[in-house]
Amino acid sequence: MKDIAGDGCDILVPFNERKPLKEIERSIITKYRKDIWAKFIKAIKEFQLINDGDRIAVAISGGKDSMLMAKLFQELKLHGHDNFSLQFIVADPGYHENIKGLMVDNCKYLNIPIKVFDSGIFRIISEVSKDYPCYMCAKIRRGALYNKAQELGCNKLALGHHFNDVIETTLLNILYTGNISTMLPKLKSSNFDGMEIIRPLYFIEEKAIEDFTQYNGIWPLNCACMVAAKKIGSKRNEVKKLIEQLKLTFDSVDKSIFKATSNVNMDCILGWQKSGIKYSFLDFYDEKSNDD
Ligand SMILES: Nc1ncnc2c1ncn2[C@@H]1O[C@H](COP(=O)(O)OP(=O)(O)OP(=O)(O)O)[C@@H](O)[C@H]1O
Repeated sequence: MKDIAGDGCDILVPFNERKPLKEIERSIITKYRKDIWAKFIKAIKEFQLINDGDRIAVAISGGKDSMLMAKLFQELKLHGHDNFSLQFIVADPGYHENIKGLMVDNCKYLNIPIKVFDSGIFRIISEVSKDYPCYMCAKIRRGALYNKAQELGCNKLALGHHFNDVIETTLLNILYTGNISTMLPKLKSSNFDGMEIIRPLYFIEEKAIEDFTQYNGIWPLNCACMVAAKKIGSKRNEVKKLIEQLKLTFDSVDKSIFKATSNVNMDCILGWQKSGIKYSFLDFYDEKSNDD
């Protein structure tokens, strides 16, 4: 248990002094209008992430992504269409006390009224597996978050995955799992009736979030555990580095990976699955002729 919680982690020390809350909030719709605010609004509109009367549970880890997401939702209520309600939930996995303290302080300063609940994830994961696989932790956490959201009467669970998480997932699936699939901007739960996941940071690049966090002098949680602290291996970290390397010679490689999953040419695919059923191009081979 202590192993996976680690001894705390390196804090992401900002170069700038922490700005007053009002300035931080204002920077979202001024300095970061193009790279953050407009992309948040684009995802909400394009993917129809919010409907009238939605009760949204915003999942907060205390990291830079989910804290920004909380502020974006609050700004949307102020400057946009106020047709939804918000709850901010934190699943305490068994955080090291220093980490938890930092998270609580940050949320207080940023006026994010969090509800922290004990999820016991580190204890469970230490019992079932010695190599702490991230996917297992994420799965247990997802269940705990859905449960809490439902208990609070919410119908949506907002997660802070961003553009880079999306392309890393796409590449991970190709390189390690041998399938082509990505992280979707919204998803209906198969286990929690009537619940949906939404990912409003879908178009926002991680470097914009890092810049926002640094500029405003926010000290986010850098990691929750040893895996996130990069003290033990993670395929996601490897793929992140690979994309960074590829970008050195082809600057738009990230945008191309992102675009590829909304631009699949079904006439040039060997096989695919839909709703659990497998198809082959041969199933449709005699239907029509195609030029090469
Ligand atoms: N302990 C937690 N409690 C509540 N929500 C969480 C927790 N851990 C993760 N999440 C949610 O899942 C999202 C993705 O989690 P992940 O561990 O990949 O974090 P991340 O990419 O480092 O993001 P962040 O900077 O928000 O921590 C987070 O942005 C957040 O919305």
